[in-house]
Amino acid sequence: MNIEEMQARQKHIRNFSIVAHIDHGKSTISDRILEATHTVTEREMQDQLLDTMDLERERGITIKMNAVEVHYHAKDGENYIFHLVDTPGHVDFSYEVSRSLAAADGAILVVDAAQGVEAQTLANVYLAIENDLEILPVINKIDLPAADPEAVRTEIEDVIGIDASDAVLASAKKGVGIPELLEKIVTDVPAPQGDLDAPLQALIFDSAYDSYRGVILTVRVMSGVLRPGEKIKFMNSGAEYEVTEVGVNSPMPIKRELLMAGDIGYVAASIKNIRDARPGDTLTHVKQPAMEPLPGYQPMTPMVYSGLYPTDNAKYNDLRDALEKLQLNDASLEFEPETSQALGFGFRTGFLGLLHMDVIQERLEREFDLDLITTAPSVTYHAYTTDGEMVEVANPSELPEVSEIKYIEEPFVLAQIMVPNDYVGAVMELAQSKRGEFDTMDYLDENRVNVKYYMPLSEIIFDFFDKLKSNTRGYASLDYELSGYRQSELVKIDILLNNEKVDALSFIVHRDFAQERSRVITKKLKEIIPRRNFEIPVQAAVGSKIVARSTIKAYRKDVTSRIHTGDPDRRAKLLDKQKRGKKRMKAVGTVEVPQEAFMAVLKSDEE
Ligand SMILES: Nc1nc2c(ncn2[C@@H]2O[C@H](COP(=O)(O)OP(=O)(O)OP(=O)(O)O)[C@@H](O)[C@H]2O)c(=O)[nH]1
Repeated sequence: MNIEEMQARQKHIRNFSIVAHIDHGKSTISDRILEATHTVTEREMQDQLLDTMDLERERGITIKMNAVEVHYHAKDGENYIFHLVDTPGHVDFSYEVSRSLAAADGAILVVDAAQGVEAQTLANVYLAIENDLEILPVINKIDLPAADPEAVRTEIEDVIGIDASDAVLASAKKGVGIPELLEKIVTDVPAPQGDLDAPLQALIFDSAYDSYRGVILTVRVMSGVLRPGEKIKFMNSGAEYEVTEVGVNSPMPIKRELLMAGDIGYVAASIKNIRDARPGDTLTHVKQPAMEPLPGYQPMTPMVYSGLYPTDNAKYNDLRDALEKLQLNDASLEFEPETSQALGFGFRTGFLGLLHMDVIQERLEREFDLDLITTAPSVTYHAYTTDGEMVEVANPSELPEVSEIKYIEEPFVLAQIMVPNDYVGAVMELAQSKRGEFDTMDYLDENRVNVKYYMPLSEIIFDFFDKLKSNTRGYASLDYELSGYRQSELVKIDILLNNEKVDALSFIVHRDFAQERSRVITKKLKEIIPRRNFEIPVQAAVGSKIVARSTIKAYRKDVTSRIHTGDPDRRAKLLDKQKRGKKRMKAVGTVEVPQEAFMAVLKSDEE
């Protein structure tokens, strides 16, 4: 391709992302775009094609963003190249959203015609506006009986403050509005700028480890041209490699002769060292390098931490390797080694939320074949000691002795809850019971309000979201951002099994809730921990004072003898069940503690 051809091609590129509240239909719209542009044949088409992880398909959610090249023959007779970046909608994955937005020039904003603007609609569209993206509103699911596109149009204008007079009315399910949307992408999303003659600057916005080809980078080229065979340099890490292959995903990888300014594609360079290739870094040429790297990304602060331990201690190094590989694919993941008396060697790992934690744990187990014990999630507390120091405590068992603590601070968030009028009372009652402090309440329209509360992050993690959903019959949506640290009356609860303190079960809680949660957890542990042939006391203690207690009774009968009799099928099943159960157990002293026990802290009484 010569320079004129490249310039002409650049004018025909459209890079856009799709943002929405969870379940408003982003992935379905992406699928329809792939279909309408014949990027995939009907035979290849499966629902939610871009959700490539098994986990995403099973749960019906998008976890990772995906960048795909699509070719579109427009009404003006020209052929256009679309780079579509699908993004997740859940609050835990907003980091992925902001990374993909930095690579795009426009954003399709999908709003459900029956539900209207929800908490993450706002959060995500503001990220797009901050990135100076052209916003194309799409009102989706107009086929639903409860759809009210006109009301939603007004809401988009009033609440978000963007023009929605020519919003596309769509039903991704039925394919309605898709041709119109494709034309609008051509006319409304600006073609990428970016000097083809300038030194190479390519923003790495995602990467993944491939055991044959090494690290595969997903990049947005901002300036210059990149070809196989060229020597490249990572501007922040300083590492140098030779490019072996460039290409695009469409959605299967297709090799290309080059990637040029404006392109979104992949780069392979036999990169074996994972640490060399972090998302947010800038690629340039070794010869004629760019003057400086692109701004990259703000580092993400994890919201919660938990301990990850292999059930088999010999798998410690495997777990570290797996975490390093996952980190490539998920820059928001943080970990460092820690040890527990009860669990041995493992890692304190930082997550953006509980869903994120769940997903990482499941990916480690499936993709890397590991069996793990995960300890209960905890926020990071700030303990101010009597000798004037501040200790960051992400692992409750590491809280300094009470006598050494002057005071403790915990993270608070500003929570935004959108809810129909009828449930405002229920929301306020709930927020207050979780130590929330009222901030503001604004009307979204005559039927819905946006209530804001300052809340302790630990309460949000505990059960706030579940309670919010059940107390509002699923109508409330929630978004939150860290607002800072506040002093609170907090205490550490230790759990003793058979009179032995189990460090991995300690948790920190507000003094007012200490008694109740101690009672609940001792009761839950009694149900979860398997009986032995001796009695096991389960105690909760604040310092040396026992505040709650239950007892796991001893069993008499030898249940395993049943396995040796009966029909072989049943016996095999029983053995298998036992084996699977065993995997996720950890012997703590004389007591076998199953994985579930470590999460018992998260349970409230009714469950
Ligand atoms: N009735 C109707 N249902 C739709 C339409 N578009 C999507 N859906 C359904 O809405 C649900 C959510 O759609 P998705 O495309 O997975 O939503 P998403 O926004 O990508 O969700 P996440 O990936 O989890 O953020 C699915 O059950 C879809 O089948 C539509 O136009 N009409």
